[in-house]
Amino acid sequence: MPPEAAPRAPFGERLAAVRAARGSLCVGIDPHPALLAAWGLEDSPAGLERFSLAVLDAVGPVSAALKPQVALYERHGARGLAVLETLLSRARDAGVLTIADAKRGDIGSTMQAYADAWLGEDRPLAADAVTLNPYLGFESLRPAIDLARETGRGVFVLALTSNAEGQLVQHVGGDSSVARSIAHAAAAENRRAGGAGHVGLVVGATIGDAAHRLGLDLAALNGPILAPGVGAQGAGTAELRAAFGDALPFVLPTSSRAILAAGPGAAELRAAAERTRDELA
Ligand SMILES: O=c1ccn([C@@H]2O[C@H](COP(=O)(O)O)[C@@H](O)[C@H]2O)c(=O)[nH]1
Repeated sequence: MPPEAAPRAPFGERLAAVRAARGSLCVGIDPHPALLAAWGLEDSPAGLERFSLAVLDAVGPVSAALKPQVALYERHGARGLAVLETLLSRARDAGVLTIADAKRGDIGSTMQAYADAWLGEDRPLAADAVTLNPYLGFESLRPAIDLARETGRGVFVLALTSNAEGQLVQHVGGDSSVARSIAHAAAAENRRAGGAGHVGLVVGATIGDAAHRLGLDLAALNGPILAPGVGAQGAGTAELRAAFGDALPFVLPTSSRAILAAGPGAAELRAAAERTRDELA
């Protein structure tokens, strides 16, 4: 009989350890056709694989986590998803945390299948964490929230997204806004579960008054905040400070295109990630 694998430490603890060692920058892997072309690669599964593994090798060791954008693998069909499986498994072997940016959300019975796919033990697409869309209600995400806790993984629930259109849904309603209800539900979940917090939020670095808008002392969330919008969408140090203030220690600033554009050279790619990380630190 093969020996049983040791249980995984909770996601919050694993993330805290890697942030202490490598800093807080999360680098997005977004293999857009234009980036593949700029790297001299074909817009094909083979090009996708070379791109993805090059980013893993160059940037994984200096990042808190890598965040593959699932849509950019899905556009290559089954072979694209096979590349994503390879990337996730190589990252696991290299001790690099992954956040699958899949933005899943559905009724509970279907949500159970999404939870299994992205967070289930021994599933080919299992990452360390997945992004979730709470538009069907925070509680509809229950299967993923519970499975993440059971397997030492995490979830990041969209609260205030970085795009301007999101405001018309998420910001409306003042004290009763959708964003506030999501943030409070996530904090309550982490309180109930105890420990290092496996339920994080997605809050755009571009949302100037994010902490205020969420109506929550973000330290009370007791979970990580994934903050996309750095670089190509215009946010930098000043925007992060404005959005999060005292809550910055909980934030994982996230950047994709602005860093990926430095490739394909491994040294240039790593230098771009380190520069971004150090500027934002
Ligand atoms: O609110 C959100 C949620 C997710 N994203 C994703 O992050 C990256 C951003 O890429 P950049 O090249 O750094 O702009 C991308 O995959 C988005 O889908 C986001 O931007 N905003």
